[in-house]
Amino acid sequence: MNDATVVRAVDARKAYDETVALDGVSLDVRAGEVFGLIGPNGAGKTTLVRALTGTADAEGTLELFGAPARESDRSRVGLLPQEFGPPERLTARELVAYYGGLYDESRPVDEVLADVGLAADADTWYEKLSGGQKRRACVATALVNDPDVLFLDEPTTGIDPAGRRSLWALIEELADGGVTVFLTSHSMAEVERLSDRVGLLRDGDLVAVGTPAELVAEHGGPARLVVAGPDVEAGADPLREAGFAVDVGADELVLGDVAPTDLADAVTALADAGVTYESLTWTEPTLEDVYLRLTGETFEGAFTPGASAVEGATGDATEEPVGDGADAGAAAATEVDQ
Ligand SMILES: Nc1ncnc2c1ncn2[C@@H]1O[C@H](COP(=O)(O)OP(=O)(O)OP(=O)(O)O)[C@@H](O)[C@H]1O
Repeated sequence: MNDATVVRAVDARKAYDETVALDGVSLDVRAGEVFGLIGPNGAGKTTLVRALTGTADAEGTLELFGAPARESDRSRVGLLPQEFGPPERLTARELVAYYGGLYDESRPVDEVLADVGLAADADTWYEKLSGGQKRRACVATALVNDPDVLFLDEPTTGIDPAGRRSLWALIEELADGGVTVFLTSHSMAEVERLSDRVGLLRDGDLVAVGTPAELVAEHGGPARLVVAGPDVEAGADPLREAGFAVDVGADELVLGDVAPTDLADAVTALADAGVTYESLTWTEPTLEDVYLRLTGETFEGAFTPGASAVEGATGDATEEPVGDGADAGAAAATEVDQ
């Protein structure tokens, strides 16, 4: 990564009649950086991608490589739109070759197909590919011109876990090679893993930007200890008296703001309160907690550990309200032996 700004928006605005899709968004993305854009449905992510790639008009400054996005050198830009409907009666190879033919120079088609895991299906008609394979073929069309900046609008939607991981590895490889990546996704695991910095868009407004670690530290809320078992509820009051912030869920207690150094005290307090439990799970906040807090979104089964510490909504990082947060949650959750 170097300091050259590749992608720039200054006060980007876009409205569709009464709907404000972008409400003055400003951001810079540097060369070789992976920038992840998250936000609820309708937050304006696709609109921003379209404005930044010059595929839709917007007010404000929108630049690629220091030039207005609409006038940027197309051969340096790769775009995977959120919705992409290529001709169905082309094989994967023909499709990628077609897109390659739009540029003066392009990468060997079979190499690109191999990159996205479609080498074995190169001669299959697009219409006969599975949903995930279609998405991979579309990713290939965005890579065939060997772009310096790559916009990926929800690239892994419909791709199976193994394919998703290989696409993540490919994106990491591209970024290591100096390609700037602008990614939108509803998978917090994807964004947390890939992004150097993350921006959260809400109602057309960029409400937070930072590295995943910065965002989690600032907005993720406290670590918590989940005590599970059919009879744990009775421990709620004694644990509160012992100084813990406690929320009660179905067959579980959630102790908020429990640092690793507090774990022994928590176990002692549980024993003193006579609580019988089946498992203890210590969970650090993740990007998904940041998302839920800053968007105010919630989901069935979510509750607010240490209610005083929570402004918006939060929940168990192992649930799946916004994509496959299970991965992120699993990475952060630590089982504690009883
Ligand atoms: N062509 C259009 N005409 C009218 N309204 C539009 C159009 N495109 C987008 N919008 C509106 O602009 C807002 C932002 O939409 P956008 O597609 O950018 O959101 P998004 O964050 O990408 O959502 P998602 O996560 O569902 O893909 C929404 O309210 C949407 O309904």
